[in-house]
Amino acid sequence: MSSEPQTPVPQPNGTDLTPSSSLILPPTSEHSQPASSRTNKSSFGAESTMSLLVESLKDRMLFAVPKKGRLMEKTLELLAGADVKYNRAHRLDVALVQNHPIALVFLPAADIPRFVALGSVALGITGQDVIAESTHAEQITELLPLGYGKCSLQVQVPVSGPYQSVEELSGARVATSFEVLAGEFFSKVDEKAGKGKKTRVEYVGGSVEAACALGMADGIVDLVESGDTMRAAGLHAIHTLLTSEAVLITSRAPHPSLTPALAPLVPMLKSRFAGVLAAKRYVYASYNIRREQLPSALKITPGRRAPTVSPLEEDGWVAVSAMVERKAMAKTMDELERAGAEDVLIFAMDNCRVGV
Ligand SMILES: Nc1ncnc2c1ncn2[C@@H]1O[C@H](COP(=O)(O)OP(=O)(O)OP(=O)(O)O)[C@@H](O)[C@H]1O
Ligand SMILES: O=P(O)(O)OC[C@H]1O[C@H](OP(=O)(O)OP(=O)(O)O)[C@H](O)[C@@H]1O
Repeated sequence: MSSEPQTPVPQPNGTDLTPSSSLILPPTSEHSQPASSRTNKSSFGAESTMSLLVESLKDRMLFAVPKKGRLMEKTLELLAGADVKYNRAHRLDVALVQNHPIALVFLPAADIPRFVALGSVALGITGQDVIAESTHAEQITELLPLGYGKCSLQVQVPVSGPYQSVEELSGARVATSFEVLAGEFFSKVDEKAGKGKKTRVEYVGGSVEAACALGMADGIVDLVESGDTMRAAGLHAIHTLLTSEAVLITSRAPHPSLTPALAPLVPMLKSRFAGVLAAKRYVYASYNIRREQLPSALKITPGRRAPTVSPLEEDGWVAVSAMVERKAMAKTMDELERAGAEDVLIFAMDNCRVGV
């Protein structure tokens, strides 16, 4: 038996089964059995763990989330904000959600479009870039942009190299992890450039920026967010193929596991996620102002739909409350002050519900 810590495996009814007592160990004590028999019992235990897990997935909606990389941490924060509670057993890529009939499936972001498109899972979170690269984009519906994992897929070349446009790069060597998108893009560039040469697009799994310095490529196609990696490698961008962010996705075809009992989970999660995101994006502003100054103040705080205006006990004064973008908070307060607002208060929101 493994010496790793034994994490309780949550069960559909909310109780936890501890692997040592209920899943891994055979019914009788391991120490009373001969060694050969102990080995058999252990593998029996592993099989029974797996079959129990498979059994417990039957009445659950499967939801794929990134298991590593740039999208993982923010996705886990989003799940926590939406009160999706789960225990993930060590090294297990499936976790049963304790408070909803959902099972989370932890997968590499690049594999999620395929799992969603082919109906292996009902919902997923991944980047728009890997959806486009997967060639399953047409089978996928984007339910909600999630505002994180923002980046651009760009053609990059050495700053002082001989190729400074995509037309000049046509016919040369390009390294990328996005060989489908880069291949499609350079086919069109090659056709337009009319040199009768085909750009050689070669797959590299990671650290793509090193390819030019190593003499493997004349240019690359890779993701850029801050641009730090690109600049550190002495590269600059000469073209943007696409911009991307993380999105909640489902398959265009109705998913067989989404029974009438499970189907409402999709709008519920979408609405919860939108609320978590809006609470991060907006703050709640409240202020008092003379009624005659109200029109100019309302231009500053129009609210998401419309501001709330209520009369104050003092004649000629009103109280206004409205959601304001967090990033514009300080500027908005300055402008309100100039417009005659008093008692300007800003409240952060823990959570909220907004129309999506
Ligand atoms: N620098 C970045 N800033 C923001 N988002 C990014 C950045 N790099 C990648 N992403 C987004 O995160 C997704 C996952 O990228 P990441 O390289 O972290 O994946 P990974 O699963 O660890 O894959 P790999 O093992 O191939 O690196 C990308 O498809 C993209 O949507
Ligand atoms: O513009 P920046 O903010 O510097 O981000 C860009 C880098 O981020 C991604 O790689 P990541 O660090 O995820 O690792 P990888 O190279 O192994 O894919 C991407 O492939 C770039 O290398």
